[in-house]
Amino acid sequence: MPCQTPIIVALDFPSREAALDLAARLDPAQCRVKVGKELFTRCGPGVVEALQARGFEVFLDLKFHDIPNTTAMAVKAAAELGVWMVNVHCSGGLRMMSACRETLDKLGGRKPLLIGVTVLTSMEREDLAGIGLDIEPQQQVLRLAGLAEQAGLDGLVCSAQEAVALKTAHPSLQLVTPGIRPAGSAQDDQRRILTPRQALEAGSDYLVIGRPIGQAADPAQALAAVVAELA
Ligand SMILES: O=C(O)c1cc(=O)[nH]c(=O)n1[C@@H]1O[C@H](COP(=O)(O)O)[C@@H](O)[C@H]1O
Repeated sequence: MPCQTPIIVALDFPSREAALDLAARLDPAQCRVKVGKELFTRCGPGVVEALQARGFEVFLDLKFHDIPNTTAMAVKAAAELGVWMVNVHCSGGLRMMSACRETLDKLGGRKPLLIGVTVLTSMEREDLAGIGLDIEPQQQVLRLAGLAEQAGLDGLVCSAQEAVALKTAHPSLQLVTPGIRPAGSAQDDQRRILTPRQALEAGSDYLVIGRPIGQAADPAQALAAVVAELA
């Protein structure tokens, strides 16, 4: 049965054992899981297949950012791995995103959702200034969202702080929002954060949550608390 909840738990771990150990405490009916750069670089596609075999839909978060052909072929490889969602950096530009869209559209069968990363949730205005962008994060997110919609992407990774503006300007794009922090939990390296309930109310379609669940003393209880907060 397809998973109905908006929660995506980030499996940011250094080993297959640690990732599968957390997955064993989670219910695939209550969350999807995300495999990111650390776990994938250490364990490869096998850990994605193992999670899928346990009933989880997997967001492969490798944030591809390269020339159009290279990125499109990477997205194709992700689709052939059977993942539910894959992402690329919008700042790779319109031609890069369009190449990914066209490549996925040529594939048969179920295709992953193609999602564009806008401005990382760890960045704030002064970080953008440091890379030469004298602009508020939300302005840059909206600019990249326009390109992503033009390229036919299914959605965006952004902060839930931008969800209201994005849902107004680009209602067709699904919003995947990391930087989720239940009240009282550590901010860590995130900057543009909201609580699970605030994010959902702002219009987020999916909430990506890592350390507040993965590093909790009782991850199942931490997930249950988020589920209860959203009910
Ligand atoms: O693409 C992502 O998933 C992502 C984009 C972004 O802007 N910010 C962000 O935190 N992420 C990922 O979302 C997860 C957030 O983890 P926590 O900060 O531990 O909840 C990490 O796996 C990040 O790699």
